[in-house]
Amino acid sequence: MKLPDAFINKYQHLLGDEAPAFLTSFDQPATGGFRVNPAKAAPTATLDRATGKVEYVPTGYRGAVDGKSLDHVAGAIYSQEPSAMYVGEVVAPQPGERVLDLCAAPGGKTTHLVAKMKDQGLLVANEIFRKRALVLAENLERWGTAQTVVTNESPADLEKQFPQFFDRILVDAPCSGEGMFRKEPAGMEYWTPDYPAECANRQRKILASALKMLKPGGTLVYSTCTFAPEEDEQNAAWLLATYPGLTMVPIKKYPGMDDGRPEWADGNPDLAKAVRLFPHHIAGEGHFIAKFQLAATGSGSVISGQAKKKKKHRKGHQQDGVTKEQRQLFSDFCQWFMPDYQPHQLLTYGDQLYDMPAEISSVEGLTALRPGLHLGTFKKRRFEPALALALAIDPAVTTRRIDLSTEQWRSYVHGDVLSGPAELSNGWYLLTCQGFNVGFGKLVNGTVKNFYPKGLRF
Ligand SMILES: C[S@@+](CC[C@H](N)C(=O)[O-])C[C@H]1O[C@@H](n2cnc3c(N)ncnc32)[C@H](O)[C@@H]1O
Repeated sequence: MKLPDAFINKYQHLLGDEAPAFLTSFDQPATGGFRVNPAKAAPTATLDRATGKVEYVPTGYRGAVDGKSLDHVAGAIYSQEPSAMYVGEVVAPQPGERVLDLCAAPGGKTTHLVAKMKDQGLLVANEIFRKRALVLAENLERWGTAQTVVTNESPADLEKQFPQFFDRILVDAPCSGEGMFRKEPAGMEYWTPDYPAECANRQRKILASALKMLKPGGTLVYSTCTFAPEEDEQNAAWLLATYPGLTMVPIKKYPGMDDGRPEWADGNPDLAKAVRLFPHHIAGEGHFIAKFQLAATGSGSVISGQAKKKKKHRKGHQQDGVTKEQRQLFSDFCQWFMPDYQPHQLLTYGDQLYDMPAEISSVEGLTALRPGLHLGTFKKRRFEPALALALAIDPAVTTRRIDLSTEQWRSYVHGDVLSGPAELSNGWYLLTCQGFNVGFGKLVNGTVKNFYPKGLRF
């Protein structure tokens, strides 16, 4: 790989004797991997092709993912390179907590956090760029989550909504991406000797917003996929110097993981508590992770609710009440399909019905692309359940299931009408295949009408 000369000089100077091994690692192929979704059936076909286990991530494997496989389309796996997988383990969120993933798209870390939280509590997954936020929402829908809210805000806007609100915050920051050069060589085109310092400035602004949203006693994880000390140790040192209530939390180092390098910043020995993943030491791409804890007292009182809502309304994203007729239609659907379902808070965006997590009082004033679990759409006095619901529920919540063969599943994702069991009553059914929920179908006199979204068909 043809690396920029200034990049080579910089790391020769920083790494000394180690520089040749580091620079040669750029000529090795990028490492692939995937995580398994513990809430779904085992993705046997993908696991059979795995080339190894990622030692430090219980759900992590090495190997490639087929984006058109049932395992992927059903949300049983997420493609993620092995070093990036360590971030979710370091965040270590617990079920029931309030967690923020501030720079979340396309959702690799978010899906990991959902799994570690057992989808209990509240996870706000935010992305500043709308197009990327839409991809994030789609990836989360496939993974299956009821407790995640997807927002499309700048950190500066989000901080006004959630003062001292979260138990844990992840800032997986936009960075100079040096650690991804092998995977995405196009990233080298943006690189100049000044680029890391520019990124570091932007990261400090994001971190300052993140800290306003962290509860006293809460933890902040800061990660990058770059080797640049300006963005890594120097930003960690900046945090410690700027926020006296912050201390560094030691991160467990598995074989092949390196300590942070205090000498690349202000010499504060605590910086060694961070972790560096170098591709010449570990089978993965480049990453840096630092973990901080905010003092439990002395940073002002804990505000348990959300901030007062801003009077900001965005077209198409107002939170409306659910009408009596809509409640009845949804209740009829539940009675037929999942009689024990207890929504947390029902809300509509236009004709779309969502179940919003109980831990959030409102999404008013927020650009929420997904204010919770998408339950379905109201259409002329009918309720049509959403794919998101099928992908998020435990199949045991319903007896209205039709199991498809792999051939039938292929026809289903292609958009074809299927023939169904003649002995079943007409109505909505959860379609399953090899133990995975794959979507909804409406049985009408022995024919299964296909409700797989047109934009996802292949
Ligand atoms: C490293 S990526 C996040 C990857 C993601 N956490 C994952 O695991 O899939 C950083 C994200 O930050 C977003 N970003 C860019 N500029 C930003 C800014 N000024 N504030 C907040 N986020 C920003 C990017 O669009 C990008 O999605």
